[in-house]
Amino acid sequence: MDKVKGMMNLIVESTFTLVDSWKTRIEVEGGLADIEIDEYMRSFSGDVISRACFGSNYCKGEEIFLKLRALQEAMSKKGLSTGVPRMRYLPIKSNREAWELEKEVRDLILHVVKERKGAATYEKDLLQMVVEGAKSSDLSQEATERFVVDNCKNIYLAGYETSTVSATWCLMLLAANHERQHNVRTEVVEICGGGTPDAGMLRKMKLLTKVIQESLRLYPPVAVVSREALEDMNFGEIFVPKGVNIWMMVLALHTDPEIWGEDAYKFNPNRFAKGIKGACKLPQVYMPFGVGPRVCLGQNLAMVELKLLMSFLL
Ligand code: HEM
Repeated sequence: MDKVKGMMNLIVESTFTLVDSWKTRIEVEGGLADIEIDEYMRSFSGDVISRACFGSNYCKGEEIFLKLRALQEAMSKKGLSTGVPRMRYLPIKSNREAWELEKEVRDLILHVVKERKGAATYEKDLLQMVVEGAKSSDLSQEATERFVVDNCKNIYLAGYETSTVSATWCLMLLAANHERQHNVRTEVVEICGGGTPDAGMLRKMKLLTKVIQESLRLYPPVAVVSREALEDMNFGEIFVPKGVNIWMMVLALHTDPEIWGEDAYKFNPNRFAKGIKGACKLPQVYMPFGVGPRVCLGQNLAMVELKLLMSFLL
């Protein structure tokens, strides 16, 4: 959490950019504007992740980020998803495009790392943490570079779409529930008094926290989580042979009336009034950020990002 506190200013800057662009649109359109928020939310969370990952080099981060998005699109093109074995190794156009983008992303990331080696001050961003993680292990030069590049790509991919989707649903729920929106706004105004929220203020925003928790329950951005059994396993009376993939339907677990009660499909932030344990019969099934050893590494950052964004907009 302390590391996230150090990133709050970066998130505030991204939030200002978003709020300013909406203010301008509203002014241009005479005081009232119909804004489709999808692309704005994408830019916002892309901006946050670029700043969190690359600190003051975030412009370079945004360049990398745009290439990663293009790479995601290239990878999802038909040629790569025909199901034909080894297709992804053939030098067809879409594969060549993806390989080229992968190389560009790798070169850009390693260029930033190289630039930092000669710098007098050092950044406290995610890239620096990854670089230090690589340094403390006993890896060859090639493996170190792969470690840094792969981790940067992972952070981008894991933290971009998830935050975009969460923010979008949370805003949709508040837009559709005027009374709750009014109550959360009152809370935010009382706590911040028109100023920029700091970590202490965000902690005090109990209702906003509940709204975000409830939004993540009803619309978990990672709706399905899977695991492969690496050996034969027994879960009670269920036998799972080695190699079988187990899929956990997070959305179904989050909305099961037997676990959450009759109002399982309703937006009711107050169900979290006594924490997750008080909200349902089986608290372990609430897993918007996953569970266990592979739980989301960015969950504190994501919560701060969502709270800051919501409190500024409200
Ligand atoms: C509301 C936003 C977010 C949600 C709902 C979310 C959700 C998740 C979930 C469910 C997992 C576990 C997947 C599994 O068990 O297979 C996960 C993993 C991960 N998340 Fe997030 N995430 C969010 C934001 C972020 C952000 C902002 C970052 C980066 C700064 C991030 C970085 C990661 C990483 C690196 C992992 C992999 C951890 C590992 O495999 O050890 N996430 N996330």
